[in-house]
Amino acid sequence: MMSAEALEAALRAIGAERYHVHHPFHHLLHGGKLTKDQVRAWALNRYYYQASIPAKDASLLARLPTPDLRREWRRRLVDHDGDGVHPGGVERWLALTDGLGLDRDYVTSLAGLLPATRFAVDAYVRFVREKSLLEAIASSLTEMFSPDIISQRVSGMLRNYDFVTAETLAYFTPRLTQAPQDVAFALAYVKEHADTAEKQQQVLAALRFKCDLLWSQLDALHFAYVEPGLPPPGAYRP
Ligand SMILES: O=C(O)c1cc(C(=O)O)c2c(n1)C(=O)C(=O)c1cc(C(=O)O)[nH]c1-2
Repeated sequence: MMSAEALEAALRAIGAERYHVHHPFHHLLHGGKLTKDQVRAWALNRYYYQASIPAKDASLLARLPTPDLRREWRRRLVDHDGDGVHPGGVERWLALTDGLGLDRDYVTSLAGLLPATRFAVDAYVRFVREKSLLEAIASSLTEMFSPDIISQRVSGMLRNYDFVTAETLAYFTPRLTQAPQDVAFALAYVKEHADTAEKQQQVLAALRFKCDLLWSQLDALHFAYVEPGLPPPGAYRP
């Protein structure tokens, strides 16, 4: 069995190799190499990820055994769903799709979604529901790597696209403080509870799985809208 520090290092090594910050589509996006229609396709598909995060967090929350743990995880639901007064992340994502000129009803209907987006996101929700609590919590740890990708994306998009404003990208600003807070808890939980070699391997596999599903979403966008540019039947067409 590894020490808790070695486990954390192994988790970080997975991110360094597999996080979607290394995906060509991410580089095109923040590098200003996409058309407005391609950015629309990204925002439209990513909406389904955002909208499904509260469902996965609610199913995780339901399995937490103590008030302290539930209170901690409940914060994520409020971050994404809002509190009825302050908008949450899902609402802020719709401000982004509005800003790109996409019709809200079309976005939330999911009619234009790539099938692969649906498969990947649904696999995440199912993973969290069906695997152990430890694996479910570990699968959220891609957020260790999200502040870097978000900073790159926001500064790059603001610099490189005239159709993007700080207002439309406002989704990302709170994530820069929410994600580290989420990670502080989830990483401490994982380091404490992965107390056998087998559990440590499960935790590492959970993070690999999560990196893979984020990567697959960008693969699907790239195939459909960049190269060879073959959107499947029914998917959004610019
Ligand atoms: O912008 C990104 O690339 C990115 C990545 C991730 C992630 O690594 O899963 C999340 C988010 N953003 C995000 O905004 C977010 O709310 C979020 C929640 C979770 C999760 O697994 O619970 N990941 C992410």
